[in-house]
Parts: sequence; C-alpha cells; structure tokens
Amino acid sequence: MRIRIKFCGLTRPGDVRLAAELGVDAVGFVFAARSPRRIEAADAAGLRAAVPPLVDVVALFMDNPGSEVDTAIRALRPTLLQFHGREDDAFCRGFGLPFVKTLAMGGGADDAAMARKRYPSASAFLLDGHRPGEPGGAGARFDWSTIPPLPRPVFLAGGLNAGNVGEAIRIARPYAVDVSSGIESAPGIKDGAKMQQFVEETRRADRNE
Ligand SMILES: O=C(O)c1ccccc1N[C@@H]1O[C@H](COP(=O)(O)O)[C@@H](O)[C@H]1O
Repeated sequence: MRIRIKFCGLTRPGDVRLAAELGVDAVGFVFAARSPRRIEAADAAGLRAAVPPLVDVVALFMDNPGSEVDTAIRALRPTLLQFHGREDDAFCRGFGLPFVKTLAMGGGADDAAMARKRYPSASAFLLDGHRPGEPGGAGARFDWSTIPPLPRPVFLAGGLNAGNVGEAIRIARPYAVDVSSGIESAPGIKDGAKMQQFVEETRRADRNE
C-alpha cells in the first residue's frame, strides 16, 4: 500500500497549492496556542479555498478549549482532527469528526502501548518524538524501531526531513509520514524545494529503492 504523506503547519495558500500539486494526501493547519504556525479562524477560509478536492484537511489542537475547536471547525471545515495534548477519548470524539491522537515517543513506548485502551475511538495514531507531558511539534525524532503494535494506522512524525524519511519508512513501515519543520525555511514558511524532495524520497522508499 502506498505510504500517505501529510504536510502540517501550513500558513500560506501558495504552500497549500504546491503541496496538492506534489500529490500530498493531507494538509494540516495548527490551532494550538503559542505555536509559531498557529492560524486564526479568520485565515482559515482562504487557506481552505486553496485545497482541491480529494485532499484531506486536518485541524491540529493541543489542549484547546472545546469552544475553540468548534470555532475552528466552522471556519476550516476539516475532514480530520489531530489532538496533540492531554485530551481524552470522549473530548476527541465529541466533535463528530474522525480524529488522530498523538502519542509521545520521547520517553519510550509506554505512552503508545497504553493508547490501545485510552483511545478506542481514534481513527489513527500519530507518533511524535516529544516526551510524555511535553508539547509536540518540537522537531524531535525518536527511535523508530520502538513502535509497539497498535490497533489503528500509524502516522510517523517528529523531526522527519528529506534526508531521513527513507530510513524512517524502511524501519517503521508506517501508514503515513507527517512533516512540518523539515520542509520549512522558517516556522510556518514552507520551502518548495524541501517539499518536493520530501515527496520524492518518500516515493523512493515506497518503491523499496
Ligand atoms: O507545528 C507546530 O507548531 C505544533 C505545535 C503543537 C503541537 C504540534 C505541532 N506540530 C506537529 O508536530 C508533528 C511533528 O512536527 P515536526 O515535523 O517534527 O516539526 C507534526 O504533526 C506537526 O504538525
């Protein structure tokens, strides 16, 4: 099966259009407080308009109040929610959309191993390199050989870039790869050449080259 690609933390319509032209499967928009990639609900419509049909739109949250999640959903119309904080299963499923829950791999595989019971409603799990209790999205990679068996598709994230995504795929064989800082020239500003190289290296690993 082809490995899916998600680009996250986009803030500019032109970057969204290029991601779609490169064949990326999903684009993510950050609503987490204090993120340098955070977009406001007022910006969401313009970014949403740049996404062509058949590309997933992901809204990312980290311990945002439910009212903020509702506002973001109304503005962006995402197809998938991504929760990066201490949200529980009931909160995550309460918005009536499929969701992916991030698990912290920076302290070992314990958090991920417990996820089977804690998030029965999750459509997928995203494994990031931060430590449990710490915010994700820090560009931190983890030991890709430590992923425990999980009952849902795995999105591999955390410090990926064109230089290491091939090795990550060969070791972890994830359902999808997710990248943000590894395709940027500055936080929230994507770099076209890095985006293209990331897609090419993912496809190369997909073909077992
Ligand atoms: O991108 C952010 O600013 C962010 C803020 C808070 C939580 C998560 C965030 N980003 C997500 O983290 C993973 C890994 O990102 P990276 O490739 O290591 O930079 C990814 O899903 C980002 O979208």
